[in-house]
Amino acid sequence: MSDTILHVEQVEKTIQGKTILQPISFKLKSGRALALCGGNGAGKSTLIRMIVGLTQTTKGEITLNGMTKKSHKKQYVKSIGYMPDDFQFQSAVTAKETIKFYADLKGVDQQRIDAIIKQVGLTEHLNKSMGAFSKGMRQRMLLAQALLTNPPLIVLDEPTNGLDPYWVKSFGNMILDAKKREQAVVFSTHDLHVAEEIADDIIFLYDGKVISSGPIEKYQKDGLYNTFQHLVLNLT
Ligand SMILES: Nc1ncnc2c1ncn2[C@@H]1O[C@H](COP(=O)(O)OP(=O)(O)OP(=O)(O)O)[C@@H](O)[C@H]1O
Repeated sequence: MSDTILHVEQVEKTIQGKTILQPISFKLKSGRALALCGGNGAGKSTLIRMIVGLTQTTKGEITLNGMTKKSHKKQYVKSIGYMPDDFQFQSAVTAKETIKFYADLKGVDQQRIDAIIKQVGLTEHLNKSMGAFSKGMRQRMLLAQALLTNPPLIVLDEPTNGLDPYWVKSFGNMILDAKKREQAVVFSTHDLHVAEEIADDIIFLYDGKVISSGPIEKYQKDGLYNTFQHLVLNLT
């Protein structure tokens, strides 16, 4: 049985007196993927940004392998591969320079760069400037930098946003491989088919609240789409 890698304990976020995220708690084990599902403004990115340490929690604690961002800043950050939502690359910089920048930051060699770039299908595009990349290509570059070091925790904010069906499938396979390597994954998504394919645990958020959560098996009978529709209909 794998060990818990990520522990989110009574975490809450308030901004300017408004509660963005009500207390949430969960544990995630190595080799498992957790999907954060829910509508626009539900609080998924807010939770993700707290997990990766970009935003502070208002209350509660997040531990990664027993470390908090505060107690072990460098090691905590190094243990996470993070793919943000809506990232603006330097448009004049080439793809080659971009991935090299991340690789140097993370101490990764050329062989690993070549392998990950091949996996995300960008080998032929390395001499293009990032400004000439399509949305899907930018997403694949973001995914590449997040997976560069095989970190114990991968955190992805809307990873399949803008990917064509071929790359959605490839993305799914990359995450399934990461799970086999005992990496843990947290991702937010509006694509509930993707969640059904790769997630082991589900959290549905609505308006800053957890409205349902559990292992994927809990939702097998109705499917995630029907479950989400029913949950929202019962709330509105
Ligand atoms: N810096 C901020 N200041 C004020 N409100 C914020 C801030 N960041 C997020 N919010 C609010 O918090 C709520 C949750 O936003 P969040 O981005 O976490 O949602 P989300 O579930 O990721 O949504 P989406 O699916 O649309 O990306 C929204 O109502 C948003 O307006």
